[in-house]
Amino acid sequence: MILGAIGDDFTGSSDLGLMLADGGMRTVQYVGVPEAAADPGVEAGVVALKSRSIAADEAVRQSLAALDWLIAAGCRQFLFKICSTFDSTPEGNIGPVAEALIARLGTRDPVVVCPVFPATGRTLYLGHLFVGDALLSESGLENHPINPMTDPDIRRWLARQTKGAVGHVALPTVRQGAAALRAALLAERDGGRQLAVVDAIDDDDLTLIADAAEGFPLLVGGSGVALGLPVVYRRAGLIASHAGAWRGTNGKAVALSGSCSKATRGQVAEHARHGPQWKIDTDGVMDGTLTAAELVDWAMAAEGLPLVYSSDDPEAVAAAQRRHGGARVAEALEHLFGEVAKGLAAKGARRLIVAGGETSGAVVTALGLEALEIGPKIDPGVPAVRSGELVLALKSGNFGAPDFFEKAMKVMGR
Ligand SMILES: Nc1ncnc2c1ncn2[C@@H]1O[C@H](COP(=O)(O)OP(=O)(O)O)[C@@H](O)[C@H]1O
Ligand SMILES: O=C(O)[C@@H](O)C(=O)COP(=O)(O)O
Repeated sequence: MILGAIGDDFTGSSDLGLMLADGGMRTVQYVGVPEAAADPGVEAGVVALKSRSIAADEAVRQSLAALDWLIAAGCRQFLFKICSTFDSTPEGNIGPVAEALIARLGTRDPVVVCPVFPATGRTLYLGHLFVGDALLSESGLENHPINPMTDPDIRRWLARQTKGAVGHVALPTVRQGAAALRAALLAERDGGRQLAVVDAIDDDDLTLIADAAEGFPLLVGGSGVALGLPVVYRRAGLIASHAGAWRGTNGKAVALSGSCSKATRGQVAEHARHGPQWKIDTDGVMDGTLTAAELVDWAMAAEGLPLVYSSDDPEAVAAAQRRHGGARVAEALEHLFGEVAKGLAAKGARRLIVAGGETSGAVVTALGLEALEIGPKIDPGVPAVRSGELVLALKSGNFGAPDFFEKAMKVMGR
């Protein structure tokens, strides 16, 4: 294994997996830290954790366990995959995990921090993160239920989470080329700022960043920062060419959505125009009158691409949270989606399209999947993935075009 990545959530990890597989690396996404040793044919391993919103010390513990496994697999470079909207709180977990990884690697080399992902509109200029044409703090992310992103200055936000000072390399230096950028990163490190936020606007900037960081053991970023890594490895003769070994399936397809993000709600509305849908009644879930078995039977009997969803607008979500408690309703719905996925797989469904990071984590865990082979792109940041006979799509709430569900079913087919 050449590159070892630690992803702080499941959908984000498949986003990264897609970037690396697209770059020609044989990539596997592991569900948590595997017990067995890695398959020697894997060139990029992404250990997917659900560590974004847990206590910082637990996120550090899990991330170090993942790092140790990746070191044992022979990786020479490591990437801590965070969200392109830098989802975190003043307590962490990006800063504490990054500093713990630096300490365990014993590295004094600079560490690039770059959440940029131009294909989905995330750019960074003069240390400030944008989503489309809005500052992060005016993009809707300021209302995130778990980690409201109220400060678009990533240097300042990260510095609240770290013990050490945070550096910065601005776009004009990036655009001078890889050598100038590398020199600037080393200067930041010499000034006591080992973690350095790096500006980037487009894919060429990201390619330069990967080039400038050649040989530096650790990077921190969104999937975009991985764009240029396969290029660097191929130039060094480290990766082989792979004939497309991917196999899709035309088996029964079902979509499950627990994501309440704006993009997902648009996709649910679009699907309603031609596909069968079952909107989950949260009160029915909480009082036990709606069961997973009922949903499984309905979906297995439905024609086309059935969608089972709990996605709702912010007012309805807030009302359900007031009635039942936010954590309780989220847990009950995640459990339900996990049970539905298990029931569907047991009854022969072969394509599962899942919307929502937490929801995807619940489904993949309930199915007991250990490793996901990364397949073709459905939309930017979302690949089809395979585990045994099952083909899945794990969609981040904010990703995907309006026709995502139908498109996913086609891409997952043969
Ligand atoms: N109707 C609803 N009311 C309250 N909470 C909900 C509802 N539907 C889904 N949820 C919960 O909201 C969370 C959505 O998070 P997630 O699956 O990560 O989606 P996203 O990627 O869009 O953030 C999950 O914990 C889910 O169980
Ligand atoms: O970098 C990104 O934006 C994604 O890869 C990601 O991590 C999204 O997280 P969720 O929206 O919580 O699925």
